[in-house]
Amino acid sequence: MAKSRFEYVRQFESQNLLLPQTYIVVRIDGKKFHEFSKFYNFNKPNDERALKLMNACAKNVVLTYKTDMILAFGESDEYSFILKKDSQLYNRRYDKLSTLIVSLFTSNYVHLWPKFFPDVQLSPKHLPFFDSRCVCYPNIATIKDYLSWRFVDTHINNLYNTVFWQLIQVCGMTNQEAEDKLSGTVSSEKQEILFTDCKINYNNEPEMYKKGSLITKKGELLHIDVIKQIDELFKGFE
Ligand SMILES: Nc1nc2c(ncn2[C@@H]2O[C@H](COP(=O)(O)OP(=O)(O)OP(=O)(O)O)[C@@H](O)[C@H]2O)c(=O)[nH]1
Ligand SMILES: [Mg+2]
Repeated sequence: MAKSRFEYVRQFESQNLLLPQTYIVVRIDGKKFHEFSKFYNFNKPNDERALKLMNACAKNVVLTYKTDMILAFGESDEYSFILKKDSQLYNRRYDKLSTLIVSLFTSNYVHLWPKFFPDVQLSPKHLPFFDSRCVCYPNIATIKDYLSWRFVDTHINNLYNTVFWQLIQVCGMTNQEAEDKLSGTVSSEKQEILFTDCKINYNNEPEMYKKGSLITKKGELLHIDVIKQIDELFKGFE
């Protein structure tokens, strides 16, 4: 095919390649989900429907790229997809990996919405959208620490949010009063407040809320103690 005289503009396109032999994490995160969750009246602090919808979307992404995936982990409005260090998916192009994974996730979110929210229609003025980034981790120790970081973050956020909203919803405190009560407390003190003031044992809270959601490369959904099983999870992927 003859080339036009405009063809040279291709030279301005740059290709950003991710470092070879590094574990790639593609992390997607809901844009303005503070507002989004408010608009669609998500239950506080956890909406089971919304979390299950996130898991269903992530499962479809994992299964689409299963030969390159190690696992995926999600909480709240975010999901991390962890790719093998020798993955050659899209020749390790940053833009392809980031945009294709996030757009596949988003189209699934819209497509599967009615299954999880059968009585709530998506409004064109409040559509879900997600950002995405790729990060390379140079060795097995750092990728294990990455997953551990997201897992611990899930625990810290969930414990805080669970006590915070119980103090408001059950004990009738204002947001400020609940914030003041929790200020400076450590994890065990928060659990004690939840037990004494709200008569709730944190251990009995749903596993999905406490531990986040992990999807294996086979598409199996688990709510497990990631730290305890970290070596097992990466076995064979060193
Ligand atoms: N009520 C409720 N809110 C949720 C749930 N999951 C996520 N959210 C909301 O989503 C927010 C996610 O945090 P961020 O990603 O830091 O906030 P964001 O508003 O999405 O901001 P950007 O990501 O910077 O656009 C939480 O702070 C909650 O407000 C849920 O199950 N229930
Ligand atoms: Mg967000």
